[in-house]
Amino acid sequence: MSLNAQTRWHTFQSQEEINQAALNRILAAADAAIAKHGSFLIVLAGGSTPKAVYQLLAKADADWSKWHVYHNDDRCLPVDHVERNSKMARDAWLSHVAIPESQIHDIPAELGNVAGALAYSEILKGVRTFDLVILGLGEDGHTASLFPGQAVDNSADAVPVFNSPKPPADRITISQKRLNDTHEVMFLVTGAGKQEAVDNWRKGVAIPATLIQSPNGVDVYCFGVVLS
Ligand SMILES: O=C1O[C@H](COP(=O)(O)O)[C@@H](O)[C@H](O)[C@H]1O
Repeated sequence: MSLNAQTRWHTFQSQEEINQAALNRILAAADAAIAKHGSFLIVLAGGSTPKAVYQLLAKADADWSKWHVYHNDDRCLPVDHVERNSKMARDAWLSHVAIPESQIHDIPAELGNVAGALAYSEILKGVRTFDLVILGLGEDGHTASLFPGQAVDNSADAVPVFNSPKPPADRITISQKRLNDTHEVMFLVTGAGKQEAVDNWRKGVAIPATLIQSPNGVDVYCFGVVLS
């Protein structure tokens, strides 16, 4: 499948508007994938930005039995640590809907970055092209746990991250290559803190977020940043 470098920017006037638009996009992608493949493979962003969208999903009506959930990255902390991306997604959404537990694929980051990345690569083995990858954008331009200045490691589907500039230092991320093996990509970007990263991205400065592409290009949903 060939990648498409097109980036489409979408701005919204309120937090409610962007949340609703993201929710609609996710549910539409699910309907399309289930009609085509009989299943929907979604990869979740962590951090704080997507939490409100996940809370809306908790109340949505969907054919949950067909959903398969993955995470684009996680932090090497105990399973129930508040900074775990998997805990945030479960608390906000996944624990409230009928997705079979066997179809929720947390990154076993509690094993440490090397062992956890190996284990997640095994989990991803044989998994078809994702349908939708949701990503966030850090103040420094990072996405998933792909950080500026760190070598891009595409040696496996999931790779360990050492010395992350944003704590904790040890993390696991799906690799750039595997994240790009998706039909659609949606970035969620909110808050003035992301302005510099957005400006760099739009000026063509290579930030980690620009490593991500899909055959259908990339959609960036923004609120609270100025698109100049
Ligand atoms: O550390 C992370 O940061 C990014 C951005 O997080 P946010 O709190 O600014 O939304 C996130 O996308 C990534 O999954 C997470 O591990």
